Amino acid sequence: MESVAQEKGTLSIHTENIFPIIKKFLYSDHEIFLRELVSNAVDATQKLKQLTSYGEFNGELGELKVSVKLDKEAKTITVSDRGIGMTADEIKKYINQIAFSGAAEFVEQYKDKEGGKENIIGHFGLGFYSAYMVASKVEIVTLSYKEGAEAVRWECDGSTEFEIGPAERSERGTDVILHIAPDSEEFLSEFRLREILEKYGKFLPVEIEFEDKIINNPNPIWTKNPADLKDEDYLEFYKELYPYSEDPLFWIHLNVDYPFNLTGVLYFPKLKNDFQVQKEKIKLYSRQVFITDEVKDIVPDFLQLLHGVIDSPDIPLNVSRSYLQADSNVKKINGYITRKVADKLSEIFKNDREGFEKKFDDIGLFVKYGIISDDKFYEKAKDFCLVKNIDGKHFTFEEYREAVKDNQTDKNGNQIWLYTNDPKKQDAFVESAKKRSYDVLLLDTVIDPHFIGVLEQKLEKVNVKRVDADTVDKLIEKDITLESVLSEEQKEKAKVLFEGIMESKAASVQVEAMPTDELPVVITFPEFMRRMTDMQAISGQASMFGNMPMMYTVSVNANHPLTEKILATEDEAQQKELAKQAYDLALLSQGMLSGKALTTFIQRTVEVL
Ligand SMILES: Nc1ncnc2c1ncn2[C@@H]1O[C@H](COP(=O)(O)OP(=O)(O)OP(=O)(O)O)[C@@H](O)[C@H]1O
Repeated sequence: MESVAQEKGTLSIHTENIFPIIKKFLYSDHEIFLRELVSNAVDATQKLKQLTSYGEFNGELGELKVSVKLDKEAKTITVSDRGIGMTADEIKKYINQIAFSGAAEFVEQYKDKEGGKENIIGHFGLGFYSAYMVASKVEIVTLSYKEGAEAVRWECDGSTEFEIGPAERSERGTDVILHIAPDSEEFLSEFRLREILEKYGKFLPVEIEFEDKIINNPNPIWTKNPADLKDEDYLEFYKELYPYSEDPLFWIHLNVDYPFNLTGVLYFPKLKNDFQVQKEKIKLYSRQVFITDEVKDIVPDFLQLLHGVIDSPDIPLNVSRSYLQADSNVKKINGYITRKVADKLSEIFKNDREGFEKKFDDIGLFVKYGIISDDKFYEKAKDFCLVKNIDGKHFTFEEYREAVKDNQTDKNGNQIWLYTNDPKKQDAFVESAKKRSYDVLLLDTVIDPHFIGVLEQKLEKVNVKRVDADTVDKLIEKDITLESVLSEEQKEKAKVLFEGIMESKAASVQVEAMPTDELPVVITFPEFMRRMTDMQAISGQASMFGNMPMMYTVSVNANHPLTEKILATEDEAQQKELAKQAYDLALLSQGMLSGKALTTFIQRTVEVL
């Protein structure tokens, strides 16, 4: 065998092979080419403005807008700017050398000067070549701002060969002319170009003209000082972002420059109960260039219910998702936004409790979602999150503890918080609770089942039960026990009788001493079992309880006169009929009687009457 010598070397790349890859696969979305070329034109313009401010350019600036022109006949798209332009040497350096960024070089050169870094978009030195995703040939005609510069024309048909030479041009700036390839003719449409420009360029910092109209707002509010803005400005901007939406409830102006750069405005929309459809409304920008509205990895899940804009040059854009999640800047951004949002809510709560309560129907969903999904948010939100009772009164957790402490502590020292998720359906149970002067909360939103779980976990010695989880005296067990009118023997007889008439296998029967003003038979859903079923319904997956019907308990009131009467009935058939009637009444009050069972019940009732 041949022996292998130890060696070091440099990988070689053949441009002929790598170029097609850059051209076709640099970006997954071909429409990006326009974003890249317009960004370059904006950069060239910003650089000129900066050179003016540094005193390095003293000429006439003129009108500095960028323009995009479509020529359907010639099958070209031209992006023009009146920026710094390029000399022949600069073209050779910045354009001919792929991945050599003039933007990065400019930033490096002026890094210590104000605006030197902030205003420049490019940094990889690849964007220009995205033109070849849609063009078979690209021409550059440019004149540098430098004194005595000569106009240059560069052209390349997408092979690794280019031509460069003198050009006719007297105006400072650059035209980039794309000759659109046959497979990309979809871009030779005003509609399509306008759509792409509006998507990516709506807030670019230099005016962009297309078909004689300026398509962008170069000074969006997030770039301004909050002190200079009025409520109307925020509302107007919201309309600009989401033309068909209702006004938002309030907003937060984000502004950090250390340890990362981030600006933006986040709005709290009116959420109602349908928060799924509200997601993916936050738009992510980098130096006013639109990047994406998929902010999953940058913004915590629950904050995605918010609307608005985040602009940060520090979010790495051209990297994979898994990298993004692990990125320390992204984590810090996450934490910062969460804190800001919590602080804003806390501030409104403190300064305007009444207004906060009014808004809570909308923001409650959001706050609860945050509490469920983020411990840090819970720590702040526990002081302003509200619960509302069925009479419409709001309480913080601490206030509610205080309010129910005396009457709703059970014999084990646990506080029992009662709630209904459907006051109409559970009316009989709500009424029973009210007779005991218990307070009943209204927890009827989609995420309340989760929220309840978190409450119990976080609040010491608090149990939360739905009003129909048990008969009223068992919901909150106190030391007092009611005497039973029936003897043990009679109770057993009643149990056997009721078990005999029930068709459902999902029920168990118990006979117990209840107040006489309770119904003769009461149907309840044990809290634990019901929660399992609820959770399963929410998650949409079948579990080990897969096909099991909802378990319930049938409690026969040992102290109700009707129970006594049923037991005393001699005729067995008649006794069964009576028991059925009492049982059906219980089913009816839980809304569980339907179809044939309901018809039979109605007929039987008519006969009895
Ligand atoms: N319209 C233009 N006017 C002046 N110079 C330009 C223009 N377009 C491109 N350039 C020069 O060519 C360089 C390379 O552009 P390219 O788009 O490939 O990369 P970039 O903008 O530096 O970085 P990125 O890949 O992040 O866009 C730029 O940095 C700039 O110096």
